[in-house]
This record gives sequence, structure tokens and C-alpha cells, in this order.
Amino acid sequence: MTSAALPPSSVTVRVPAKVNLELLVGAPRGDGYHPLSTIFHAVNLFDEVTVMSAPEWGLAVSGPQSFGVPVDGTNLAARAAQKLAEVAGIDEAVHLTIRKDIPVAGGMAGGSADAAATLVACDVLWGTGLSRPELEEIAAGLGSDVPFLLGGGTAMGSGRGERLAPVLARGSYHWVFALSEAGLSTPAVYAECDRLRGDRAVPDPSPSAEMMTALRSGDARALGAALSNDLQAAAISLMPALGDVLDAGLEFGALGGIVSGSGPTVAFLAESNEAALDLAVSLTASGAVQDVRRATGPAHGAHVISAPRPG
Ligand SMILES: C[C@](O)(CO)[C@H](O)COP(=O)(O)OP(=O)(O)OC[C@H]1O[C@@H](n2ccc(N)nc2=O)[C@H](O)[C@@H]1O
Ligand SMILES: Nc1ncnc2c1ncn2[C@@H]1O[C@H](COP(=O)(O)OP(=O)(O)OP(=O)(O)O)[C@@H](O)[C@H]1O
Repeated sequence: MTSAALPPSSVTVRVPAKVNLELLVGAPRGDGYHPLSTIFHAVNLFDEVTVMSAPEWGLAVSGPQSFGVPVDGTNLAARAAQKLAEVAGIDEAVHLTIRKDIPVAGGMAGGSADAAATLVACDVLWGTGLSRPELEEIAAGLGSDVPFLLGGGTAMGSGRGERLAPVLARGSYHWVFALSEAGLSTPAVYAECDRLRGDRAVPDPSPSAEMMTALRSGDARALGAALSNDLQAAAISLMPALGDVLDAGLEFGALGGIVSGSGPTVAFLAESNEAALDLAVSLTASGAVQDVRRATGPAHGAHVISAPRPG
């Protein structure tokens, strides 16, 4: 057998974080999930997942954002590998190494990203032969955000967020993310959204014309004005300091600012790379935020960056 025919000895996949450019939330369904209309946008803030055949299941987490990430079977990446093995009928263990740069419990889908990366990596390591729709179905079973992280880019999400459709989106955008030290729990933020709404009637969510027009134009100023998130008030209610962070970014010249997903990360859109740098410096110097990261979007979804073959 030539070395090219041998399976890789390990596979490393890079996967982006996401921000929801628009997140419209309906009234809870019978199963407790909320119907969504959302525009997902992947940004080049990456985690990397390496999978390697091993005699026993194992997991290690490293990198700047590794604090607080579970290293047992509850890690979403471990669950992804086990689910794929079960569906594909694979009886092999893997060791997973996650290098985390995506903030944990930050509303940027870090755990979902690791799950998507693990599906792609194990699929290559094991040569499962599953189709893309089959991988997407496994992804949807792991979490509502997981299917989007397989493909990345900019896409529309409906259902509980797992049903994806392409969207016409031009341009590339410069973002500044204001990170928080503490995280927010996604179910708690959805529950707070319901509580704040009380008995008010909530319309079925559908994409706004303003957002669609902004994406088609590729105009950062129009996109900044169109950003919206129905979970923002709930995130601010649970973490009032986020209101001050939003005010500070807009005062320092951001084209728009929004809580990312369920928060507490706040995403600011800047006019250019230089404007993003200025904004990041101003936010840090003001003391209003604990840490900032710059990124651009759209970014590619989970993709293999290394798969060496033995020999
Ligand atoms: C806030 C977002 O990140 C926006 O993209 C997502 O809606 C959350 O996606 P996720 O973390 O992948 O969520 P899941 O793991 O599927 O669900 C976690 C919990 O979030 C709540 N949840 C999630 C998605 C949704 N459409 N409605 C919900 O109410 C539910 O309480 C659920 O038990
Ligand atoms: N691989 C993982 N990386 C980070 N957290 C994980 C992972 N697996 C499980 N978790 C658990 O999931 C919780 C939520 O983490 P995550 O970083 O995915 O939140 P999030 O970005 O706010 O999610 P989302 O934006 O999808 O709602 C963490 O507090 C942690 O306990």
C-alpha cells in the first residue's frame, strides 16, 4: 500500500466563531426551543481541534480561552466524536486536543464550533463515507448552532437555528469583540427574554428587508445600522454592564454594536481595519471592557489544515 492510501495518523481542523448579525426570536415552541430567524456570520477567531487514533477516549484543552472548558464526556467535541462513531458504526477511540481561542460561554458558539470541527476531523480520520447532509443531521442533533459552523460564511438560519439557507452577502467586515470575564448561560438568556416579554404577543420571526438590503449592498455603514438581536435586552438585564460597553463602543465611532448571540461578548462593526484598531485601543484604554479581539468576516467553516499520513 502506498502512503497516500493509508489513513492519516491525525487530523487537525480549524473552525471559526460566529456572530448573529440579526437574531429574531419567536415565542417558545412546545419543545421549549424558540423559533428563530437569524443571519449567522463566521469570523476569523478560530479554535483548532486535533483528533488522533488512541487506545482509549481522551481529551485535552489548551490555549488562551481554555479556562472553564470541561475535559470529560460532557465536552461537546467528545459528544460529537462519539455520536459520529455510533452513526458510522466505528468501534475506535480517539484522543481530542482542542486549542481554544473562542471565548467560552461568550455567545460566539465556541462549543458548537468544536463539535463541528470534531465531526469534520473524525470523518476524515475514519473515512466514514458519510455525505454532507448526513454530517449536517448529526450536527443539528448536537446543537442548534453546530450545522452553521460546518459551512461558515454568512447564512440564514431558521427553525431553532439548525435549518440553513444561503443568503446573498457581499463585502468583508472588520469587527471588534469586547469580551467579558464571566459567561452567560444560553438557556438562562432565552428564559430572561421570555420573562421580559411577559404576555406580549410575539410575531413569527422573519428576516428584515433592512438586513437583506444591507448584506446585498456590502455597505458596512448600512450593515451597522441593520444589526439587531432580540436577546440583547435579556443579556443586558442579566449583566447590566453590557449596556455601558455598547454605549462606549458607539461613542468611540463603531458603525454599529450588538450583543453577540446570547452574550456577553459585544460585537462592534468598524469602517476599516484602521478604524477597528483605533476602536480596540479606545475601548481598552477606557477601562469599559476587560479584553478585546479584532476579527474579520465572513470566514470559512470547519476545514482541515493538517492530515499527515504515516511513513
Ligand atoms: C443564541 C444562539 O447562539 C444564536 O445562534 C443559539 O440560539 C444557541 O444555540 P446553541 O447554543 O447551539 O443551543 P442548543 O444547544 O441547541 O440549545 C441550548 C438551549 O438554548 C435554548 N434555545 C436554543 C436555541 C433555540 N432556538 N431556542 C432556545 O430556546 C434552549 O433553552 C436550549 O436548551
Ligand atoms: N468544547 C467546548 N468549548 C467550550 N465550552 C464547552 C465545550 N463543551 C462543552 N462546553 C460547555 O458549554 C458551555 C457553553 O459554552 P460555549 O462556549 O459553547 O457557549 P456560547 O458560545 O455562549 O454558546 P452559543 O453561542 O452556541 O449559545 C460552557 O460553559 C461549557 O460548560
